[in-house]
Amino acid sequence: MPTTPDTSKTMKLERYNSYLRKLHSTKLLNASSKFLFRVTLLIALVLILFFTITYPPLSDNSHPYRRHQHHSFLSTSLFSGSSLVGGASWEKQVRHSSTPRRLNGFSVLVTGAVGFIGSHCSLALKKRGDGVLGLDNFNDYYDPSLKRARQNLLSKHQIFIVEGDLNDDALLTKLFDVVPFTHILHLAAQAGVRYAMQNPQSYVRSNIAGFVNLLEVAKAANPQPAIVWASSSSVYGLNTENPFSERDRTDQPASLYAATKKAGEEIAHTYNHIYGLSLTGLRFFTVYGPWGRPDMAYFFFTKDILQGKPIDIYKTSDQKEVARDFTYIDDVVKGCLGALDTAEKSTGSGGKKKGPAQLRVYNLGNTSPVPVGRLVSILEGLLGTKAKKHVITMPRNGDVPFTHANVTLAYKDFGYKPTTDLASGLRKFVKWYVNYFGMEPTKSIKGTQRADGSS
Ligand SMILES: O=C(O)[C@H]1O[C@H](OP(=O)(O)OP(=O)(O)OC[C@H]2O[C@@H](n3ccc(=O)[nH]c3=O)[C@H](O)[C@@H]2O)[C@H](O)[C@@H](O)[C@@H]1O
Repeated sequence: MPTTPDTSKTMKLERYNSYLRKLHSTKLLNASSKFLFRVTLLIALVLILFFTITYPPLSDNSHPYRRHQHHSFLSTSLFSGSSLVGGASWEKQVRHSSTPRRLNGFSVLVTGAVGFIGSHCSLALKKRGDGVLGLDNFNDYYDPSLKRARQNLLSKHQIFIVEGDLNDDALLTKLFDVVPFTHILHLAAQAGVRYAMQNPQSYVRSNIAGFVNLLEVAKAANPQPAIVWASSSSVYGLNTENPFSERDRTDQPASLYAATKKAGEEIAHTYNHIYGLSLTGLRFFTVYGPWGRPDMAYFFFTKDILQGKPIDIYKTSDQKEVARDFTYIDDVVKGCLGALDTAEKSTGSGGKKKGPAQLRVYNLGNTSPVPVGRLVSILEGLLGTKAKKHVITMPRNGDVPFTHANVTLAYKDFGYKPTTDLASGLRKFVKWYVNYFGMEPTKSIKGTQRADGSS
């Protein structure tokens, strides 16, 4: 009988060898995985360090920073402030300022809140119990100290201003993360008709890129806010119909400023159409009053007359007087609030349209144009001083010869009815002016002016 060879020793040996092989390979594996682990850890640490330095977290209070440091090409010239954004106390201020104090009150993000119209609207909204959060970049198009003074006034009424730019999408997104705004009153813009020839890019950055950025954030927000925003009477450009109606043509802008505002109206149409954003554009007609803009004629005429400097009064090339439908700030504020009150909700959410949404455009003017010469006569009377007048032909600078609003539509939809004539409005402006700049009121402008603009 063949004997079965005794394999038990060889098998043991083989098992032992395979055990050694496994042990060896496990050690190798352990060694290599340790190495890999360390390398990965190192890379991760380097990456974390890189991103922490480059993109500090918004909510990290221990890293206060200028909001705009890492942002795009747009940021450099647009940011002027040094807002410290993020952190629990910042969020608390943002929430507190935005919280309405009346039943069914609004929570409104006001852009350009320390601007002329923005500051007046913010106060009016807050006074009636709405929540208001301001956003402003405090740029130096005109003296930022006036903007700081308006900010002080707003802060006395518990309105918090976030210092930042429309083009800062991270900041805007953060604001919408913190507050479910019901409305945006978008008044931030590069204003002024003639300055567009000196600095055209600033108009593109604010009035087009900035507006698109705001709409992008608004469209993605949940809930989407309703938006009321500042267009301009300048969109009527070379329109010859009189008075200007919203149905008139607006495809002949005379300045780049007007062209960017007109572009805004077209962009509004697009965002309404694609995303269901509720959008209302307000065409303001040469708004003036206390806390006004120093770049506007009524303001610098006042300054120049008081300082005995000459002023240029434009006439058209066919020797006609140039006229404007000057509109008093309080009337415009009522129009802005009326537009907000009648704005329907946006229909989309999270960037998706759910149904058709409201799209509106309104004239907000005074309905009675006044020649610039007459404006100067009123100022002379109020200031008790004769102006040194240079009547010259209007340079080709983007100005239009006249403006005149038909406001039937705004009256029909939200009862807009201007009630302040130019003489009464300028009287209030001059009172504010002499008080603000610390001058002695002349006989004709006697009376005191409180800091909030009321007499
Ligand atoms: O309502 C509007 O759409 C626009 O109103 C104003 O623009 P404008 O009407 O040109 O206001 P001012 O710059 O204050 O000029 C008022 C009038 O004074 C005239 N003017 C201006 C400057 C000057 O040295 N002399 C002069 O006669 C202008 O031609 C104009 O008729 C604002 O500056 C714009 O931001 C706004 O969009």
